[in-house]
Amino acid sequence: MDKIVIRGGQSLKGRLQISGAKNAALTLIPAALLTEEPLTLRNLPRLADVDTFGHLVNQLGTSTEIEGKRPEVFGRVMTLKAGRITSTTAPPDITRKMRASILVLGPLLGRMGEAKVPLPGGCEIGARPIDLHLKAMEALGAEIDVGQSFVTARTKNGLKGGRIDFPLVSVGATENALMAAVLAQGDSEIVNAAREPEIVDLANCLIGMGAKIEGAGTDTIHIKGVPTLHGDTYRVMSDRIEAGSYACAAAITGGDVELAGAAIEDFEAVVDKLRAAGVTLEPTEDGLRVTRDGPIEPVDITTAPYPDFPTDMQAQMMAMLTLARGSSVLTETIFENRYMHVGELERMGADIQVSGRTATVRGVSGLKGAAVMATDLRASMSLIIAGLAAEGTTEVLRVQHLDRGYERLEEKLSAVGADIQRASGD
Ligand SMILES: CC(=O)N[C@H]1[C@@H](OP(=O)(O)OP(=O)(O)OC[C@H]2O[C@@H](n3ccc(=O)[nH]c3=O)[C@H](O)[C@@H]2O)O[C@H](CO)[C@@H](O)[C@@H]1O
Ligand SMILES: C=C(OP(=O)(O)O)C(=O)O
Repeated sequence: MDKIVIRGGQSLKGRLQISGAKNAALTLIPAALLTEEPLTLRNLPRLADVDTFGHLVNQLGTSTEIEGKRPEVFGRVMTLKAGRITSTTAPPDITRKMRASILVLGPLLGRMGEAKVPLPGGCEIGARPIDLHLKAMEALGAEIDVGQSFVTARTKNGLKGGRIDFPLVSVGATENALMAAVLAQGDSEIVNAAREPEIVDLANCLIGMGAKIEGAGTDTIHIKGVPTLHGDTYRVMSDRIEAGSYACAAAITGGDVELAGAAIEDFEAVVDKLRAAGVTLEPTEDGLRVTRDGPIEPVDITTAPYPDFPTDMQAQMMAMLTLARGSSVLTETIFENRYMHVGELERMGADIQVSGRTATVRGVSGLKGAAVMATDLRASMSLIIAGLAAEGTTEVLRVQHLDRGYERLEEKLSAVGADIQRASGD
């Protein structure tokens, strides 16, 4: 299996293109199941997860055509056409690769009135149950049967509009509820909805396909069901987590990088914490310029649903704060096991103490390269960030995690001066 090898110490300088958002792509692809007409998605990131989701919808009868295979261009255009759904059962060999595959549940139920989806199980960062997804489908009239390995959902005569009141904020359950409700008969209301920009992106795409939705981006979403949706062309939003990750990379190396295509308004909580840490971020015509001249200042961070600080940026900020001049306290409130990077950062010389949901990061004067390995996507990125600033060589093993969520990471970082390459390894 490949690994990433970094010789640290280079200050990053130049322009780095931000790709389309993984987490938006993973809800826009299943949205194509809602219509028999083609949905064309532009600015789709080239990622393993996007390919996996493409294969999943292929198995359900959706054709996928890709334009823009030119390797020098980031992103691509994919046209998905679910002319006829040939199966309402999602195959476990594909769904087990990706938790987001639960997002076929709402569209299949909405369009076909039935769906059989494998139970996704937990993953490295937490148990991640799907009870809220199922409750949302029940609120729209579905009958749910949870078996040993599959969830079967059925309706008598299609979904009916209803009130979905979430006891806690879930991005995925909000997306499933929204995709199910757009084709339900009558009006629906989603209360305590997630407000993430990816929810707004999904709603905008669905509206372009003829859905009637109001309030996406607030905690209450109103949907008027329509009998059918039509095709459209939609541009996937820019990846706020990728942008935040590269901002941390630029900052830890004392660099000067323009993040082209970054949408500063989508990650203000991250921008605020970076500024508090002594990083300068200035909007440019085309994105955001990130520089750091002075020391990294310690900051305290608590993760929470949008618009607060995203859990998907906790590991990368922690990596940067290992070199702060003082102690930072990080509190993870979304996932119960999201400190998998701590032990690996410590191998590189970081000083971090975890107690329950809280990690205290005492800044050190330098990091040292090491062979490290992470078991999830953002943890892996935190090791890349640490490796860029470390003295000597860092090898990040298990590169498949990075390939899930960072489009051609080593190319992007080399282009701004990092000494980084992919090599074959164990
Ligand atoms: C593909 C995608 O968009 N993934 C993102 C999405 O994941 P995902 O949609 O899985 O995350 P959720 O917002 O659903 O999870 C938030 C919390 O709710 C819990 N929960 C969730 C559903 C449920 O039915 N029951 C339940 O208890 C989860 O275990 C977690 O503790 O939002 C997370 C939180 O911002 C991000 O870290 C992920 O990158
Ligand atoms: C946790 C993440 O993704 P997923 O929900 O796809 O596992 C992530 O993007 O950091």
